[in-house]
Amino acid sequence: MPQLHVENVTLTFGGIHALRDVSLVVPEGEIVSIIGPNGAGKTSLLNCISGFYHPTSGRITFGPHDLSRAAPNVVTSFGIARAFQNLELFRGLSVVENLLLARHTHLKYSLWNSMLFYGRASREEAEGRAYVERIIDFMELEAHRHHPVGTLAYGIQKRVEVARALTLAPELLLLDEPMAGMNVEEKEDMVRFILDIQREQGITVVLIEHDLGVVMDISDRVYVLDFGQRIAGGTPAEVSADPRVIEAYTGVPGTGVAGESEAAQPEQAPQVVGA
Ligand SMILES: Nc1ncnc2c1ncn2[C@@H]1O[C@H](COP(=O)(O)OP(=O)(O)OP(=O)(O)O)[C@@H](O)[C@H]1O
Repeated sequence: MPQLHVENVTLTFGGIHALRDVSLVVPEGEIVSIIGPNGAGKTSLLNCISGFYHPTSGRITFGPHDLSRAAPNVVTSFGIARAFQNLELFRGLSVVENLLLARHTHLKYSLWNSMLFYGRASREEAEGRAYVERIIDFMELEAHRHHPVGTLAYGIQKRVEVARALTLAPELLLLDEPMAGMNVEEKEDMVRFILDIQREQGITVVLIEHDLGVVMDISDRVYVLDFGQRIAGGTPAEVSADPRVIEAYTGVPGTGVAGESEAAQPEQAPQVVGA
């Protein structure tokens, strides 16, 4: 059953069309990847889903909720969390402090309520701490819990960023290039975490990722954007065989024969899937 519906979404900035009439569905429990060359509109689409941008036209719904005009905090309250491409962490605070802070902003009680209903506030805080501990355990961050985030290796910081999003207990997790800048070992770890998030936690995942080998390995469904338009969508096998996708990545019209053109980038072309 589709959980997230993006219907005919267009987003313009002055004369620039970041998105043109894009439609896609994200079924509950799937890993759905959005790929495309640089500037294709991937992050713009994620920004529309998470409420940072509002579509110029079109509609985005998540279950019964209309996200088209919702603010980011409202989108979060519907059960959608996002891990950012550029880390949104407090570098001077420890891992635990970052996660508690993120969780705290999610708690329902206000300062006024917490003064009026002290018992409820402290119970919610205790539950929040227990929840954060489970996330630390799940994301294998125990060894780093008291270290300031800024002192951790980049791959661990990216893991903390995903953990930060998980503290919001989402039904849908948006991951914007979670493996960018990682070495092979760090990527393998992140792939394992993403699969566990889907399979063990039952969380739907929307993934933007440039590593097409990873995308094709772990996605249930892949959508391809190019110049703001959706040019393909389907299973990894369908998408990687689609001539329009190969052309978008290689510049070689329709044939899928990467490497015949100066413009071709064989290492980025979908036909290297699984390599
Ligand atoms: N706030 C903005 N103001 C003006 N133009 C923007 C803005 N955000 C995005 N764009 C433009 O929209 C287009 C799509 O950009 P976007 O960042 O969504 O692409 P992308 O597929 O995520 O690229 P990359 O893979 O390089 O991150 C680009 O032409 C970009 O310059």
